[in-house]
Amino acid sequence: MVRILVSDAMSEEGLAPLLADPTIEVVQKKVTEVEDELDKFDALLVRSATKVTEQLLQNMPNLKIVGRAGVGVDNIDVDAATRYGVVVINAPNGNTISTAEHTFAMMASLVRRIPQAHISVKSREWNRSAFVGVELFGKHLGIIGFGRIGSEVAKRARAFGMHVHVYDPFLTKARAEKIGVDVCTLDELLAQADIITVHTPLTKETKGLLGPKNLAKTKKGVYLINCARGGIIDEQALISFLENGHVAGVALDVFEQEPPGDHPLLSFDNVIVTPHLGASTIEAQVNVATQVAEEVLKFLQGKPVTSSINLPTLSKDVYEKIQAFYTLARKMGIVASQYMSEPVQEIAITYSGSVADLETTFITRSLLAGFLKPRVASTVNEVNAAMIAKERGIAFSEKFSANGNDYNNSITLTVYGENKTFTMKGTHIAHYGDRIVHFNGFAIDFAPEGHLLYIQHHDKPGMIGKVGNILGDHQVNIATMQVGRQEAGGKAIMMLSLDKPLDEALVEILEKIDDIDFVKRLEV
Ligand SMILES: NC(=O)c1ccc[n+]([C@@H]2O[C@H](COP(=O)([O-])OP(=O)(O)OC[C@H]3O[C@@H](n4cnc5c(N)ncnc54)[C@H](O)[C@@H]3O)[C@@H](O)[C@H]2O)c1
Ligand SMILES: O=C(O)CC[C@@H](O)C(=O)O
Repeated sequence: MVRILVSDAMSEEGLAPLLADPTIEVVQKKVTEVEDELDKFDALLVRSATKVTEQLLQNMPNLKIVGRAGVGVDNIDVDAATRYGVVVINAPNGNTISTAEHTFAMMASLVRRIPQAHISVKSREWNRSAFVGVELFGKHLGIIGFGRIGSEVAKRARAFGMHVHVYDPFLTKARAEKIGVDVCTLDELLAQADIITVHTPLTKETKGLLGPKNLAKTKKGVYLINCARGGIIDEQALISFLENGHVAGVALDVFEQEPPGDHPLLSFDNVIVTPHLGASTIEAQVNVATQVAEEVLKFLQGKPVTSSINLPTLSKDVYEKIQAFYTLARKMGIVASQYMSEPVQEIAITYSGSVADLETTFITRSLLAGFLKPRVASTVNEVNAAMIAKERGIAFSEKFSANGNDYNNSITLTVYGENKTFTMKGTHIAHYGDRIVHFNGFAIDFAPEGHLLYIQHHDKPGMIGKVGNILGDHQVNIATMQVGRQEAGGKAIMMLSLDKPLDEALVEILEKIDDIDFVKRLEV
């Protein structure tokens, strides 16, 4: 039974795919309420309240995946999760529209002073002249951070007849042209905008982005909005610029510390606030919970996830194209690792033919995870495989070749050990499956699965019979057998697939047969 801990409030409708699965137990409790059982959970779902610290990860040794029902993962120690081999996924676009709409609601409220007017009327006042605002029409809106939310805000601003200026150092020219926005430098944006809204993540670069220096470059009477993350606008600097009257008004949905307590910013009449409500709509909460629930389910079913923070991101289309090679690569890694049972320094992978055109990062990680799995005690998967390889001094490289060398596609793996080098080539054939077509210098054709037995020997009459007799005498059934040789009378190989794993004692008996060089069990 798989156990999932849902430690923050989440939409039941969104969690439905998990709740309906009889093989999954969903526990909806705070981490602090299940402290004695933390080691029993395979997955953890959170919003922003639960802090996924290294300590928590240590206390959850069976954890495989953390799902964040939202965008920002600043409450999750992603580096620590990566080290522990825990996949971190988020719901990147489920709350985009809600947050863009909330930003717009804040903008309209800010310039028309709606919250202040509301409080006044509720206090039984009727003071129309105190609440004269400004129009959004014709104003210059500066958007810092032009990702999902920033671009939705831009669409709404244009519908309101605003001029939109965008600053985002990672925005490609092609995307900007497609959306038709005025892309400018930060200084240009600061100088032109009547209203500035920030939509970046909180990073080393964006922390305090609107601090004393940059606020001084804004127009006098500028309005500021932060519905992204507290700290992008420096709160201390903001207080100074409100006190000196440079900033006309501020709308904040987020704070450096949440809740902000008795924060001095709350005393300003022209600061309007909400308690981190950007994503708080019924639709957004269903969307984000559904997205993480579906992703977690996929992950638990052994399928790659598409919205991971610490894995290469895959779209459904890309996943469908690479799926076959992902599996083939995993099996090749497992086989190679067992065959090369010695320290290795380098793993070189060449993708040839049609596979060379695909997104291979994920395929390479799958191969590395397969290779490392028999060698490391800790969890190893696509998340941490590259890091573990590096830690163990195993270099890896990818090469690409348009020519499939007799195959529509092929993956060639070369493992450089301390004393020897091993090469194998695999291909995936539609409706037929995975095949290994070259193994250790021999042309051969076998399926890399099940209980395999590799025998290297001299090409002499009667070898197959001798092996078959011994296995038969020990009640070991041979399911398939492939043979290969370099030249008549030279070195030769057999690759047998057996119905059950072979005992070490039987391997030793086989190795005693004259003209057998060595025998290797390969379990895939
Ligand atoms: N208030 C809420 O409830 C709420 C809800 C959802 C998202 N958010 C927050 O909103 C923010 C934006 O979310 P999104 O989904 O649009 O993210 P996104 O990743 O789609 O967009 C972020 C954009 O910021 C840009 N960026 C990064 N560093 C930058 C820098 N130094 N200067 C300028 N631009 C920079 C990136 O290139 C990207 O285009 C995030 O901080 C997210 O956590 C808040
Ligand atoms: O969980 C929430 O409501 C906030 C989500 C929001 O901050 C996000 O980054 O997606």
